[in-house]
Amino acid sequence: MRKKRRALTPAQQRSAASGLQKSLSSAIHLSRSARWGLYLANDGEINPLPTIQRLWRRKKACYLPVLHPLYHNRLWFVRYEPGTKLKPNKYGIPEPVLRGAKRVPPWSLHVVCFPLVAFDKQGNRLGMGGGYYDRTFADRRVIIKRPKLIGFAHHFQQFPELPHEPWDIPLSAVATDQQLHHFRNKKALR
Ligand SMILES: Nc1nc2c(c(=O)[nH]1)N(C=O)[C@@H](CNc1ccc(C(=O)N[C@@H](CCC(=O)O)C(=O)O)cc1)CN2
Ligand SMILES: Nc1ncnc2c1ncn2[C@@H]1O[C@H](COP(=O)(O)OP(=O)(O)OP(=O)(O)O)[C@@H](O)[C@H]1O
Repeated sequence: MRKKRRALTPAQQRSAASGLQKSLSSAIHLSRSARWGLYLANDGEINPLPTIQRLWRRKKACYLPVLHPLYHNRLWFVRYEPGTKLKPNKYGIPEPVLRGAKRVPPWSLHVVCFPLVAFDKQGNRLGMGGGYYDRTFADRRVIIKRPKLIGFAHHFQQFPELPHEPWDIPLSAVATDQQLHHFRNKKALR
């Protein structure tokens, strides 16, 4: 899956990113959400940047994951605005510099868009293997607040059935360049 998505041309990536926006716009309730967690594309991931720019135009607050400097394999979410200073993390993914940044806990976000390597019809997600999202969103406070967790993916990243582990955080939806998949997963937060 990673090889396949890295092989996409810039033109294919642009068209996928605009398809992603269309899929998201079919979810009317999302337009009411004020605080969004997103990511910056890496390794051929579908690019959320056009979506981020659209959210900015609608005066929504966007946040990016930052590797936690102290807690093992956990994420912080930091405000991302036009002009926010970025610095590559240890994987080479740009993230906002922490100094003077507006940092929020994951449970304060209304919608969180998860990067993923593959997903299936049950809303199971295969990630990059660091357990960052699983650890960060396993917090009891996230479960109480129930942010909407949406995977972002290329259509071809759907897989019939994925193995899953007890700690995997199920998604309530996956938005692709072609459609928005909703999951009726009892374990999904919402
Ligand atoms: N765009 C984006 N940001 C993200 C994630 C993500 O999946 N995508 N993450 C989601 O968790 C976190 C970072 N996790 C990552 C885990 C592994 C690799 C990675 O490239 N691993 C290499 C080995 C790198 C090494 O150890 O030196 C590999 O598998 O080839 C990248 C990000 C936070 N930010
Ligand atoms: N809530 C948790 N508490 C402690 N360890 C965890 C938790 N969630 C995941 N892990 C550990 O993290 C490791 C990686 O998990 P997994 O392979 O599911 O990551 P992933 O979902 O692919 O990664 P990412 O979320 O970073 O994209 C596993 O070995 C697992 O033991």
